[in-house]
Amino acid sequence: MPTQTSTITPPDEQVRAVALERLDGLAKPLGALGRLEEVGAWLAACQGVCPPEPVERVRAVVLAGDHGVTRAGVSASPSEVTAAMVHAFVAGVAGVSVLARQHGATVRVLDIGVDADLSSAPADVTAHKLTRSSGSIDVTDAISRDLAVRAIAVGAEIADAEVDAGAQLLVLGDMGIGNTTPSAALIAASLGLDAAAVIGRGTGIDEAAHDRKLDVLARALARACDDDRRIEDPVQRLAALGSADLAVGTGFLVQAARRGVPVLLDGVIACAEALVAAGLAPGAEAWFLAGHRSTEPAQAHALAALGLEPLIDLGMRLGEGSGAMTAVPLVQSAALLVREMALLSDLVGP
Ligand SMILES: O=C(O)c1ccc[n+]([C@@H]2O[C@H](COP(=O)([O-])O)[C@@H](O)[C@H]2O)c1
Ligand SMILES: Cc1cc2nc[nH]c2cc1C
Repeated sequence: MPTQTSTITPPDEQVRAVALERLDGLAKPLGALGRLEEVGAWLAACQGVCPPEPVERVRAVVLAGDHGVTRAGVSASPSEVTAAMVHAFVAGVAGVSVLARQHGATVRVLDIGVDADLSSAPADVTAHKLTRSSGSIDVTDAISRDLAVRAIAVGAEIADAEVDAGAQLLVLGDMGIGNTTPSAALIAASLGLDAAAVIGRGTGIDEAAHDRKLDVLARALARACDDDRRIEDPVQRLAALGSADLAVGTGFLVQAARRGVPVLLDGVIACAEALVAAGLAPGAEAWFLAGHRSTEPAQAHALAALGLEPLIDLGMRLGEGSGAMTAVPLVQSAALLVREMALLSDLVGP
């Protein structure tokens, strides 16, 4: 039986209209701030107030996990890097940590499914650990349906904690060697695409690894999808082709939307989670903004289906929430412009 969907209250369309009208009246030619205008109006609609409050409390969560497919040689890096990078997040020396410091954001890394014992890390890091790695999706389901359900609930708890801590804008990041394979598979099975349409170079794989990854993806989709090349039930999709960390990310996004807190999406992993979240809770995508365009082709398919256009396109493919974090100042600018710019009528009269 398909999983029950939950209701999402959309951002306030009346406030969006008020914000767009205000933007038209600011001291500039009509539309001269380009997409910053759309973002400013979206923020006002999300906050339910025009002008929007300055976006000062930005909180990123990085979900870490390993992936069984890595054993099939689909990544340029070994699984051990996942655990090593968790320590880098804790030490504040990962890429996203640097960007977050620059922008005054917090970063919280959580071990959801890392294939290592990270109990030497601070207790908060492992408090939500659900498993060690996942099944290799070309031959078996990634996780059980029960674990997928539990992981979605854990993601909601994590989002609740961030919202309760005062987040005005959330960033969802990932860390997991091999995770572009299940992310691409989730996008394919959400949209009825084949392996060739969603495969990407991930960490920078060579031709041989690309061939292996294409084979793994094709066999995973053939194994788990229906005749329509889809898995209709979002929870089953996560269990068959995702992982615990991808399911946690999905639950996080659904709950952020339920709580009415906007989320800046990162690359292909967050966009796969967002697509599944929109399946679980239609309308959730109205609370999401695409931070950046990843080099992964699957992300473009997910973004198109979600109706999202990335703010920046810098050829980034780091993950961690780094692309979204790079776009944070643009979102902050959009709010300040709506708030602080003069009205043209105040300068030259009505
Ligand atoms: O965010 C993206 O679009 C993205 C694109 C390529 C690679 N990554 C990161 O690289 C890792 C996954 O790449 P791979 O090749 O091991 O599947 C994982 O840790 C991701 O955070 C992330
Ligand atoms: C070093 C390294 C850092 C990362 N951060 C996110 N994905 C990554 C993959 C690698 C290999």
